[in-house]
Amino acid sequence: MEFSVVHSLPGRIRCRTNPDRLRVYRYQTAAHALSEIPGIRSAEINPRTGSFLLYYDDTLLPEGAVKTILENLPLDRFPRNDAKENEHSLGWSYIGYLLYRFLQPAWLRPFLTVIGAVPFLIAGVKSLIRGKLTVDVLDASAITVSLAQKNYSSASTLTLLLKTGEYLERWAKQRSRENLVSGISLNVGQVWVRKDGEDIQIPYSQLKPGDRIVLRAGTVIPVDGEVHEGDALVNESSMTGEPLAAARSAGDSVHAGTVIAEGELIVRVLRMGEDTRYQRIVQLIHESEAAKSKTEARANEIADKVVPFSFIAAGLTYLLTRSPMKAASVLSVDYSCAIKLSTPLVFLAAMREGLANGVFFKGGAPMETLAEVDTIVFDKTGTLSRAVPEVAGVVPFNGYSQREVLKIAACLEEHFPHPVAKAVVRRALEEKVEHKEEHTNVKYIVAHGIATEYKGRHTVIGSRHFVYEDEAVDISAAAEEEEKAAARGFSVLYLARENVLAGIILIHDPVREEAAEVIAMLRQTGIQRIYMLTGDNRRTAARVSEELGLDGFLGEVLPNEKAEIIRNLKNRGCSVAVVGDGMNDSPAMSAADVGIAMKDGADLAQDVADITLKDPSLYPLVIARLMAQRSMKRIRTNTVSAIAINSALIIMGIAGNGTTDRSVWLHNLTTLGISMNSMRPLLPESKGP
Ligand SMILES: Nc1ncnc2c1ncn2[C@@H]1O[C@H](COP(=O)(O)OP(=O)(O)OP(=O)(O)O)[C@@H](O)[C@H]1O
Ligand SMILES: [Zn+2]
Repeated sequence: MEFSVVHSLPGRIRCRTNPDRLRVYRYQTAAHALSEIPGIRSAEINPRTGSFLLYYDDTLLPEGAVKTILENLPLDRFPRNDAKENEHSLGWSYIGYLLYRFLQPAWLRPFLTVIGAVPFLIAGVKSLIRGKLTVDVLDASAITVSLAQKNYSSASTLTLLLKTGEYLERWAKQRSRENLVSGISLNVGQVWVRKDGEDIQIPYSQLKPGDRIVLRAGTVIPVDGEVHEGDALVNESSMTGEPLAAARSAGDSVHAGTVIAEGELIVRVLRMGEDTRYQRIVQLIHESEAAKSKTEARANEIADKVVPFSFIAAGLTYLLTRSPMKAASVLSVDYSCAIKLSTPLVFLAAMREGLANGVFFKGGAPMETLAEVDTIVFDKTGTLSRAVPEVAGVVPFNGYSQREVLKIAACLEEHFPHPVAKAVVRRALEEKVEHKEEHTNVKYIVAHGIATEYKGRHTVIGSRHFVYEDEAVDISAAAEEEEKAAARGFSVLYLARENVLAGIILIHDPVREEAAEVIAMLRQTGIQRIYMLTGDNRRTAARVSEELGLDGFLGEVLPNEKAEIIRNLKNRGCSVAVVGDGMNDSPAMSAADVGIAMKDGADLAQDVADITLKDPSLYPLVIARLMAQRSMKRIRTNTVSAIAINSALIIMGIAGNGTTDRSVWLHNLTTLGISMNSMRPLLPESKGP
């Protein structure tokens, strides 16, 4: 394999090869194979960028040796998919085992047993070399004791079952992964294309390589391409895992699935559709698996911590009974493997079940956190209120007509994913108000509104704060209408040109009909405090809060203030979930213990969130909470049963009722049972809470 070294430190090397997207699975098997080499601790491969990250033990392997290994890596020869191979080799193992037991000439047995045991012995030794007393050491010791006793049947049963365990784990993960893939899809509807200096909207499916698409703050870049014009900060965390925004300008390349955090770009399309989507999905899954949860890490830790006690128990057994076989039977019972195997299975199964019920957990960690949360902070517009606000009226001022106001407003709003923006555009469409692109340089000011040059005149639309306080427009003419709007519970948008008020747009944004019920259900699951933070005005906020019986609210809050308030809550000891939909909620979501994004929310919000809801209602939120709590409960039950059953097996071994063989079988059946239990559905059959 050809590659160049990007960065190297003692024990760590990052290098890059020519990425070849057709070989994603090959890369994965290659990574697996690399990590099996003694001295290499871990190997991670990002097929999208073709980068390899290896951690190795530099006392065992000098950097030169690692490079030689990489140079000689026959990437082409790696199978595309390791699951199938795995299946075959397991089948052969069982056939071999039966042959072995009944047919073979006796002198072959020791020979074959030793060959079968070698990988496990190597794993044990590898771990000892690293100075760690892990489960691998335990397995290797149990096999060694049996071999030393010339008890080949025991030793071969042990290796067979260890192989079965490994296979089972891979099979389960593979299946969950496949199920996840089928559940995830990126939905890119329409895109803006610049043609001959004019912006037109076309369906994503009609996009061609070479087209120039216009992308504004808060949207996902839907293609792989090159920046043609503009400057922006691009959040590439979905690709690199690093939450820093990178500056991109003319000539730079950008990747599908990354998000524009600030600025505006015109991007020349290189690749699109399946070519990039596939990558994105693989990446997502990779991410969610890599994001090991605290619980999973803890399970592994506990597992390894128990190992020395197994050795002590085996030693004592030997001292008391003088029977090496009984000692070996103690060694062959490994507390940890049921816990270790079942914890990721619980999470993967729950992720899959979540998808089917409108909840996408990005890994096990968010589930764990959501189970413990005691405070929920909601956003208002698009979250507690209906996803589709409506324009309830348009009132023109200073000589403008209703249609003119609506036309200008729709023209500005059609570029942005904010719920009120969608409402304005929809109303213009209903009233058949035609609007062409007649402005340049549209700027979205998050939590304020939009500013632009419309037919060469400075034009703004947005909140009272933005138009009256920041832009100093005289809005006194609208005072009476404002009063009426407040009485009827409408929010108001202000449109002004060259500092003259052109009109106001009344937005009717009722609370979702299920909101009150969902809040009551959340309280039943143990949520103690429910708050609302909104960028909308205080009056509207107060009404919503009262209607839903919330524990507190704040209106006219800016995005970074939202984040600040969340941090304060956390400092006061609350464990906080933030539920939101907008770009303005993203900072708060990242500040929270767990961030939850609504369907149809801004791309940035969906990207930042740990959990996304795939249903246009609030019910999945309750489902998410219940699933999280039930998953954690199941993990606790698994741990307790694994400890109880395996302890019983050890006592049986010592008391002399068990052979190594039998305790090995029983132990593995326990593991199997617990794993199966882990994959059972968490929710009752019927859909919905
Ligand atoms: N695209 C837009 N067009 C016009 N006005 C906007 C736009 N985006 C935001 N605003 C104005 O800025 C205010 C604050 O916006 P922000 O997105 O922070 O909050 P919100 O959506 O009203 O409420 P919430 O914080 O509950 O989602 C809005 O109430 C609106 O008046
Ligand atoms: Zn919002």
